[in-house]
Amino acid sequence: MSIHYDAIIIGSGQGGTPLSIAFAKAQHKTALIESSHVGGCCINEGCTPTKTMIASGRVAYLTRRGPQYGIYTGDQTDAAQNDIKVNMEVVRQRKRDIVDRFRSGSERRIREAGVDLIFGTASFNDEQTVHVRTMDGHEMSLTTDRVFICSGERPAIPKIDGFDVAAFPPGAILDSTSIQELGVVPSHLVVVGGGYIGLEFGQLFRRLGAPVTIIQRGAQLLPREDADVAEAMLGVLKEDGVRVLLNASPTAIRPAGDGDPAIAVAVSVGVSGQGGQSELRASHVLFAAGRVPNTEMLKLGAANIETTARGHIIADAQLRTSNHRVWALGDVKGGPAFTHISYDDFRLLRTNLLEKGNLTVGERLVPYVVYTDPQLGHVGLHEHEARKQYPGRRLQVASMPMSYVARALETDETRGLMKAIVDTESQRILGFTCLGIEGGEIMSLVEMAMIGGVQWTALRDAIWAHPSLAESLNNLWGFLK
Ligand SMILES: Cc1cc2nc3c(=O)[nH]c(=O)nc-3n(C[C@H](O)[C@H](O)[C@H](O)COP(=O)(O)OP(=O)(O)OC[C@H]3O[C@@H](n4cnc5c(N)ncnc54)[C@H](O)[C@@H]3O)c2cc1C
Ligand SMILES: NC(=O)c1ccc[n+]([C@@H]2O[C@H](COP(=O)([O-])OP(=O)(O)OC[C@H]3O[C@@H](n4cnc5c(N)ncnc54)[C@H](O)[C@@H]3O)[C@@H](O)[C@H]2O)c1
Repeated sequence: MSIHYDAIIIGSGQGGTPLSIAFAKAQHKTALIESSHVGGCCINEGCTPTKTMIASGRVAYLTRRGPQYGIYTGDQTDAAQNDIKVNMEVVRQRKRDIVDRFRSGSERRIREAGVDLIFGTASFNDEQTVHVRTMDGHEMSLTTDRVFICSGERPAIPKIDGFDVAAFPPGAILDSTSIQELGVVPSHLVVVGGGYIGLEFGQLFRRLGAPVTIIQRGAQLLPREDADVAEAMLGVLKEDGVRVLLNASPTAIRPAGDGDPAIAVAVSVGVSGQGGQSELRASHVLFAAGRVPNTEMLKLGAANIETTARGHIIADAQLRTSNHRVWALGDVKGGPAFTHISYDDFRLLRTNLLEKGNLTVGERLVPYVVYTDPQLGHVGLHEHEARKQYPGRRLQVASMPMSYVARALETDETRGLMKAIVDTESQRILGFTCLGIEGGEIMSLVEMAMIGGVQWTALRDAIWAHPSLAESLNNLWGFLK
């Protein structure tokens, strides 16, 4: 016998959870199906745990730099950096506690709203029937008027000839989830991929004491950034002691085979344009080379839901799929993969379907923050994008080193730069980047100006409290070219 629901949501991520609550509160009979744990990637394996661990890395960094501020952990006559010890079990436990708290809070709110929370894996039987294999092995068949797919993505395993994870000691080959469960500091961590995940973990484990090498296929780190920003980020990581190989990819990853558990993996690296291979020997390898959508388990064909070649669900500007009863939100539909985008997708669906609105994803302003230290905050267009998008318009760029910011000097955190792209005629800000201390918060100030259509001259002329980081928005415009 099948149960009928007004709405079924697949995946309790950052879009799926609030959507299920909104439907239940609007008196729709609603089921939320989750195959793993409530909260999705962000709470369990993404934003929450990583930013919690990164906070430990920052404490390690500042403690080591203590003598520069006159603060010593031991003998003051020793000019060497403060000696620190890292207990990964404590770092990990702090992360686990915060994740547990966030997850249980989320689960409580789902149940209190009257959502039927079903732990199991969902797939389609036909256009209107969802099959669930529950965690305890039961089969359920649910019919429904509407389905919302928010099943997210998972780490991709790069294609490397002959690579077989089973050949390695358990825990030597890591992804962004398993690396968070390490109980020891790696004796050499090799990171494959110089994107968000590679940079955040690479710098974190360097700060926790591991030698780290990042292998990045492209000519720069963070391929979507302007080259000058990526170059500045490279400088930051190098200064922190992270080794970065650009234009490089692993050509073979195999067991090191010399019986030393501290060196379990041998990584052959090829650099494009250069013949030959070099070999890295590592205790651990982290794959941070992108993510793939969780769609193959869903049997989307049975419901006539179309996907891209990479498996992302194709959705229109109102998030509707090729099946008019089915919508897709969050990472699973491709495009910017951030928690705040998944949440904005929820907002759009709530407005359109429960409040008779007519929103589209249209021209949304996408901010993001890479939580390296200093942070890289960005909103709107990059310079290279703005020049491509507006070939006929006069654009100006202001780029100012963080060493011009009084507060950054006072706190001795002057690494990085801020950069704005403006339209000369309208004086509107088209894009802003801050690689700098609290770069995400500074970026958010500029985002607010962009939302309000505030011209750059208003930021230049505003009275900002001294000596705040915001005050730098007075001076930046002196660098406009
Ligand atoms: C290491 C890391 C750090 C990150 N840091 C940040 C950050 O700082 N800021 C930021 O904005 N973003 C960050 N992200 C990205 C962010 O986590 C994702 O963009 C966000 O979680 C996507 O949310 P979602 O709602 O699309 O899906 P998810 O949160 O991925 O949730 C999908 C859910 O669906 C479930 N599911 C999958 N298939 C099925 C099925 N067949 N049946 C039932 N359930 C299913 C999964 O178990 C999962 O719980 C990070 C990601 C990673 C990996
Ligand atoms: N702070 C944040 O907001 C945050 C943090 C982490 C992750 N995320 C989200 O998760 C997504 C996935 O992160 P990610 O870092 O895995 O992906 P990514 O796409 O950002 O970066 C992957 C990098 O790996 C490189 N690469 C791919 N294959 C390679 C290979 N074989 N050898 C060497 N390099 C290779 C690519 O050139 C790219 O630079 C991000 O795009 C982002 O949307 C966000």
